[in-house]
Amino acid sequence: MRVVVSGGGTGGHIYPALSLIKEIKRNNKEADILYIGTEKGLESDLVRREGIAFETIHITGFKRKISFENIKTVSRFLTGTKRAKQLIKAFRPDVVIGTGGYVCGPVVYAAAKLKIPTVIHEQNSVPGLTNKFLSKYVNKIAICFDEAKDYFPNKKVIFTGNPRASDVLDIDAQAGAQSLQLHPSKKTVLIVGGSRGARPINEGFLSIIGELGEKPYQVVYVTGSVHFDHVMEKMKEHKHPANVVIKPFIHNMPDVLGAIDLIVARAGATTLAEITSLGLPSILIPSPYVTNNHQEKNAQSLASNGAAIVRKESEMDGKQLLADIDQILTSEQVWKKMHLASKDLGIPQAAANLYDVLAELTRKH
Ligand SMILES: CC(=O)N[C@H]1[C@@H](OP(=O)(O)OP(=O)(O)OC[C@H]2O[C@@H](n3ccc(=O)[nH]c3=O)[C@H](O)[C@@H]2O)O[C@H](CO)[C@@H](O)[C@@H]1O
Repeated sequence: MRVVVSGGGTGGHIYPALSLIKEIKRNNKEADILYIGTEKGLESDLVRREGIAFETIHITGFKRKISFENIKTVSRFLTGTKRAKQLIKAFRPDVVIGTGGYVCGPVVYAAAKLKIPTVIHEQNSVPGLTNKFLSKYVNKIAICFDEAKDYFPNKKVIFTGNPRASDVLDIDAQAGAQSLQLHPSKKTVLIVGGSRGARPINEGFLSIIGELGEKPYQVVYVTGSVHFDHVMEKMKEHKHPANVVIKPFIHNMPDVLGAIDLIVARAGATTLAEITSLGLPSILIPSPYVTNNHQEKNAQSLASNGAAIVRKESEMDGKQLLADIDQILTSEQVWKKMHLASKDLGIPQAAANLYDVLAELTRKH
């Protein structure tokens, strides 16, 4: 089985691709994989770390407003498609899958034009521009929220879930706790602003650092790599509490998720797939800066089931956040109810579902 995988920009598109690659290798040790991304996206670090063959093309996204930049983007799309065609012809894949982000545009489009079977994986309830464009050309569209099917040609759609939901079940919670030097008998809350961090959440965190230091639980705080130096500079104005660990990025997230009791996060779809698979309760602060406010919709699907508390970024208040964390971590009853509601939404077999879609297209090919 020879597969080209493409997905880029942020962790929410890249980690599902990496989990799928693990599932392909699990079923098919001889499988050959080529990942096509961009040099600038997070994928150039995350994919190379895994030792997966990695090639790049140069592409930028469309601006929603009319802009001169869009002319450049069209020209990059054309050169990107040409380069993708060369890479695909040389690799001769049985199937090509895109997991979102601009880079998938030229890669999946080029594969479809070369008559190679193609799949896109849409993590969100509301699809992004690239997947909407590609939906006309691909053979199959794998989705994770029922609502997403309304945006795509019906007969191509198949519900699989997000493969990262399966991957996070294969974890070593003890290793996760040790990597952060967590106290084994204390409860832990992880606060993370998505794969690239979030400045407003960092500010909220700095405003409550003093109070966090007095809590009986421990806190793992992830700033996002680009914001780390700024947060650490600001931390010089505060006493660093012994129960608070601050990190720029967590590379062993599945193990860490296994070691915590509660997560405060953005509502990126891949994060939600992970936490529901594990049955973690959550406090979600959806990013208001995403296409069609889709994180708000992602978050509401958990909140309406009782699995999460949702707080708007515009109304974010450190005191409220502390009260929410306290309420969940200090009441076994509240925690258990949210845990069961969260678990109920998880799709642990998602990786196998998506692998089956690729395997069937490969067989037909
Ligand atoms: C601003 C933006 O466009 N966000 C989108 C992006 O978010 P983003 O990339 O933040 O995506 P998600 O929250 O869905 O996923 C983040 C991924 O990174 C991992 N992680 C995060 C932090 C860390 O320190 N270590 C780590 O491993 C998480 O465990 C998860 O696997 O893709 C998601 C999936 O399409 C979308 O729903 C989001 O709306």
